[in-house]
Amino acid sequence: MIKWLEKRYALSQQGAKDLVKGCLACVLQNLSFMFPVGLLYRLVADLMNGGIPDERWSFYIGGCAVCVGLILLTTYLQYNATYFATYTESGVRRITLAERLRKIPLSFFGKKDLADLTSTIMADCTFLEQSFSHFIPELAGSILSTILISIGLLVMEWRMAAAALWVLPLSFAIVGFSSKVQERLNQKAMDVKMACADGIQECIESVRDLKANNVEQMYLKGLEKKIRAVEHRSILNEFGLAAFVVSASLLLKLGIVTVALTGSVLLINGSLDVLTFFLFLLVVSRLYDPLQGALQNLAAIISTRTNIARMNEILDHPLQQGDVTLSNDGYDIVFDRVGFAYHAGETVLKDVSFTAKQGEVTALVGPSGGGKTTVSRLAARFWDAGQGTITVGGMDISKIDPEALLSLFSIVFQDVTLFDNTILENIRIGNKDASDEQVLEAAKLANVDEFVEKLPDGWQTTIGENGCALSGGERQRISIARAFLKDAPIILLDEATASLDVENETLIQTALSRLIADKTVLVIAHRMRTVAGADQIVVLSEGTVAEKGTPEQLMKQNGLYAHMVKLQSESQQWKLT
Ligand SMILES: Nc1ncnc2c1ncn2[C@@H]1O[C@H](COP(=O)(O)OP(=O)(O)OP(=O)(O)O)[C@@H](O)[C@H]1O
Repeated sequence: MIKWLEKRYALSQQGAKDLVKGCLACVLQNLSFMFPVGLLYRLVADLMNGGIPDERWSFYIGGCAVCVGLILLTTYLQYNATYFATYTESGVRRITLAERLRKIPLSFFGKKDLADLTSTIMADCTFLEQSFSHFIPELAGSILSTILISIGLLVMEWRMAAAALWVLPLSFAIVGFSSKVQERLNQKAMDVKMACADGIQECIESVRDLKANNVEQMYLKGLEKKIRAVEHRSILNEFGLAAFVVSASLLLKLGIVTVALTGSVLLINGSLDVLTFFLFLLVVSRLYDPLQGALQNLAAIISTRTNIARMNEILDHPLQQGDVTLSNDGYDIVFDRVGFAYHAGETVLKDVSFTAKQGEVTALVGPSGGGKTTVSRLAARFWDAGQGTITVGGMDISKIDPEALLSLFSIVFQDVTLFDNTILENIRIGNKDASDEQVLEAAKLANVDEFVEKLPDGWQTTIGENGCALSGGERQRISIARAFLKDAPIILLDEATASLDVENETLIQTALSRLIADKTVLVIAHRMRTVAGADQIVVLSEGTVAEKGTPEQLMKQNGLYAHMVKLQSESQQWKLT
């Protein structure tokens, strides 16, 4: 049961147990509300028999006090068991999802965008909070207490009970049968919501380009269409849901009519006393109210399926796993007949073989789209190769835990990611245990001090979301400082100096040559002069190794590399006329 709940509602084990407790607490609470009805029944019986006898007063006063006490106690238990547990579980669920995302292969993020994932962690979790704090315990509570009350009614007077209860299975069946329609409506509503969230995010991210190209109005029109689609779908969804819930509620109300009619007939026949008739009317009025809420709750629970399916997509996605103990001997990176595709059927790398030796700089060059970045991503196991093997110091990286493997890599990406924090802390990402002195030393090596000294708060300057307060070259220098701080044995440089001016580039190239001594260096570069000093050049074209060798050997071959060098030296002579 607990296991089923865990899977069905994307819960932790503790969350599933708390849900059962919450449901039981709701049953107790609903039952406690029936005690005053019993008391009232006795009171009416006494009044019909000529008044309340003196000795009964204490019974009624005591009974009232017990009823209030029971209601307070069960309400407290219900609150504690549902709300407290729900919000604790919600926190656990969000952390579990975030942890899972950390370990999921990057290929997953190609299918899911940021808005979608953020919505799963925030909005879907919030919707489930509501389900677990209200819908499920209330539904379970009202169903169980209704079953108990129904048994009592059947024992007391089965004909009246049948007149009261026949509507229950039919009402619930109507809402239950709506599940397929609801799922379809919810999925469509979710799709348009995601498209709208994507549109808004894209608009905010690209506002600069929209302005520059004067297409704001055109873009906003498209966005408005998406917002209208959400509005339209939400109304349709509510309407679809209401149609089933309102029909079921109306049917439920028919029960009062059948109780009144059956009771009247039985009363006239003389086969029912007035008191029992009165009791049934009292119970029925009490019985249907929570059930009407229960019908709405059932519909809401059915609609959580879409949110839970989105969460389970993350929770069930296979992880990149492997040995956490590294068994490498040295740090040579060997690609042996590696093949790879981001999407099935679209080959990006084919039969790629080369060795990047420790203590040497291996440069990946070639036309745009040739596969350079892909090769560097595979070397760090951001993705897993489809064919062939990649080894680091002799160990097959597909069998190594990605986090353990990445401890061997310092990476400087083309597009730097910075956090809305101080410059000092942004550099410390390279090694969270580094002292301030070590961070400053790495920063100086990457020439970060040159611009930090001009900032009002120096090293403590907060750089805004993704470093929006810094220039491209400054951002890249912070990224290089991180690599200096991490000081890992393998270095991946993806266009590391592309955003730097000539003066800074020269300074950083000198610093980089200090950093890379004795390390395995894989460098991606478009500017041929930055790789002229490399020990080995691998030319990638259309996903295959077109040439490899030292720069001198490749120049002699007079192939693709020599052609690229020639083109670039010619382009340096170009000027605008
Ligand atoms: N995340 C991705 N999903 C799908 N296809 C991708 C992805 N990243 C790259 N590709 C495709 O893989 C091919 C190789 O891209 P890659 O970025 O490795 O080339 P590159 O040589 O580094 O290019 P550039 O020099 O322009 O940076 C290209 O056709 C590209 O469109």
